[in-house]
Amino acid sequence: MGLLPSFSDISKPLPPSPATDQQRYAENEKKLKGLHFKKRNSREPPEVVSSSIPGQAPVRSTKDISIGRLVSSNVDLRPVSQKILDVWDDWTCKASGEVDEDAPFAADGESKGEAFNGLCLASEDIVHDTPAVPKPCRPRLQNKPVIWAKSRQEVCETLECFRSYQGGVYHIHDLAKGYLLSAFSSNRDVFEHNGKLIISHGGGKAEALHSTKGRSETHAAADQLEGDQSVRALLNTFKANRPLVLLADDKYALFPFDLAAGEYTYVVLGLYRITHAWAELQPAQTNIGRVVRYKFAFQWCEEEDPWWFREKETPAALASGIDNNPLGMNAPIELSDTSSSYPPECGRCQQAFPQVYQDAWMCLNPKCAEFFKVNGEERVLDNLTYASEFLALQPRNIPEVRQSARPPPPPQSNHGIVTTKRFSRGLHCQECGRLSSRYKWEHWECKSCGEIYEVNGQVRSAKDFWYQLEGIPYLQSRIDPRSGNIPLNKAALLFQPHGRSSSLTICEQPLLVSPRSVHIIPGGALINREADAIFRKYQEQASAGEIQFRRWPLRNSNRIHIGRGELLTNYFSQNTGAPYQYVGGADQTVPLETGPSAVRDALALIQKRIEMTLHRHEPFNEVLSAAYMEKQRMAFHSDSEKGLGPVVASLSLGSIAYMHFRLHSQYCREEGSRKVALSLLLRHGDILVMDGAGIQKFYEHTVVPMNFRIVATARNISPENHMA
Ligand SMILES: O=C(O)CCC(=O)C(=O)O
Repeated sequence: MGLLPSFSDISKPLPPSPATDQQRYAENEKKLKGLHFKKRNSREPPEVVSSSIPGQAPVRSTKDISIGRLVSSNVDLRPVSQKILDVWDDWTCKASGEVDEDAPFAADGESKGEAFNGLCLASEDIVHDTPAVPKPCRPRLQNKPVIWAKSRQEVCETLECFRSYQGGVYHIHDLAKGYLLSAFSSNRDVFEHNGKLIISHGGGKAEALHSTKGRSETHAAADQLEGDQSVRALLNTFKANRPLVLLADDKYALFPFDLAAGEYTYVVLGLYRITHAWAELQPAQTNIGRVVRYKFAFQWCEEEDPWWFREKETPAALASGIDNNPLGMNAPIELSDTSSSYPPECGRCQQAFPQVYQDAWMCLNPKCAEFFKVNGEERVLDNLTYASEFLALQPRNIPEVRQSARPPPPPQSNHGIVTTKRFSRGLHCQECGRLSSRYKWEHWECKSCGEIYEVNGQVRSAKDFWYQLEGIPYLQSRIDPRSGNIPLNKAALLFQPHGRSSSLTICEQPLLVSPRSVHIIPGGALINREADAIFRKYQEQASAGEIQFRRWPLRNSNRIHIGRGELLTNYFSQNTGAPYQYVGGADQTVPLETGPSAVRDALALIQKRIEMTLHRHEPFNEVLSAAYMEKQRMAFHSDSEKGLGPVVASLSLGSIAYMHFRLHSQYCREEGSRKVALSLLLRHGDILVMDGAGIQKFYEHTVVPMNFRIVATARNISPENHMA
């Protein structure tokens, strides 16, 4: 490891180690306990099956639109459709449990309430939240943090520099952007010079409690390697001399103030640079009794002093003589001596290292035979202390950064389009500093002080999304031969014209009792007039706040959420009619009779078209309307809540979406059978009917829109569910 660009003269005798901030902190703590404050002066593909029928404008050729004809879908080499098929593949893969970097949710939720809205985890393991550390008595903050949040989701949805729901290092393109200080502090982690110098162990692989499929296991600590993702990103950031943002949560024991007392679960400390990076040997309960851990020294690099020790002399405090600066935050800071010579090199590996530890100089290259040895003997000691020179701040021989850790204000609309990814980002409130997820459709609103930031968008037409269908056959479905549980010859694709409309019976599962079909009643340019009007009405009523589209908190988020605090659904929704438990509880439901007219119109259209095609009346009494901005989706779930009728039907509006079905885990006997079994394309105006309780009992589904989309899903919910 090439290390350390600048060091002071280590050939000088080392002065005795001064009291560290922790020691000073401990002393102060004693004083604080007795509240003896005194004023100080000092400043301290699968196989593709598809069919085509007439109707939708963008189909490519008359050949592709003959009624009822099955055509191969590998017809298109043009970019848009290719892109969509790629996305399909991507999502089929994601749906089957592969990595998504910033995924807050588990893939295996048993019900809608658990896996209602997210993505899949990188693995099936969920590392439990960091264990509680004994709480030292710390004073309350005197200044409000400049940037703070109550949940990890708020942090990840608002800050560009930290979008990791798992782990403490957020990196992108092999560079660390954000670093979260939390519990699990290790030996020689320090918070020095009032937080202008922070040393922390980075990169994971500590001993930890994991849960896999409900079983808890302790994973032993392992050596960190230079090539481990987080370590590598931090080392690259150090070598590139790039700033990164440090955050702390209320479990970070070295922060001198009690964050929890102010209900600040997460705070942004500010911008830092990595001034030193090195590996050390630490004792561990492993076979060989030690592990290699990487340490990083972060030095404050903003122009202003850290916000937590800017003095705030309130008149009341001055009058009472209470020390506003009980921790000696403004003490003059020693800088390291710049008249340094070069740090010594290891005789074996020829790499140069500063004297990090008081006791002795050591080679810090874990690949070298001399690593962590003094006179040929390994130093695996708990009680090594840092050399005082090493804890001095580096001189400001590099320009201080002018950038800020603050997130930008909410975006302005581009041609009236306000559903792009940027618009689903969170808000940093200029009034109170709180980060809030975008949880209301009609505007941004701070969850603490209620500050509102307007959104000025325009109504979008279904035609805006026609480009997505270029080259894609009119109806498209895909049955995965790898699914194992649905033999292809049994999974017949039946295309049946029904009067003016049509239904597509896609899935016949031989194991299940009837009825159990999924039908699509296709929309089309000629019959979509009603759907177009409903789409418009939905948008108008949503932006006027008449339809209260919200991202509701997940009820069972504790079981699946890795971060802390409330976890909101990934999409916006509103329930009308009978109460539906899994979305924000039943309290937010509005009656059908007096509810938004867009919802009533959608329900009427769904019922009318089922009557026309399936020749029966479905007595739906509930409609869940969902609105998706770009990149939002609904995770795997099944509509199996107690009291739900066997038929569930939805009207799709706006962008196309892919719907994937897979068997519930308990029905997957064969390896690999958990793969997506069936994928459907849902277009504007299409009505999807999941016909039969077996669909929900045996399968779960996910919906992945390709852009802005609204869906109205109708169900029949019996009164016993109202009481549940
Ligand atoms: O079509 C959609 O967007 C998802 C509808 C759905 O799965 C549901 O409401 O349960």
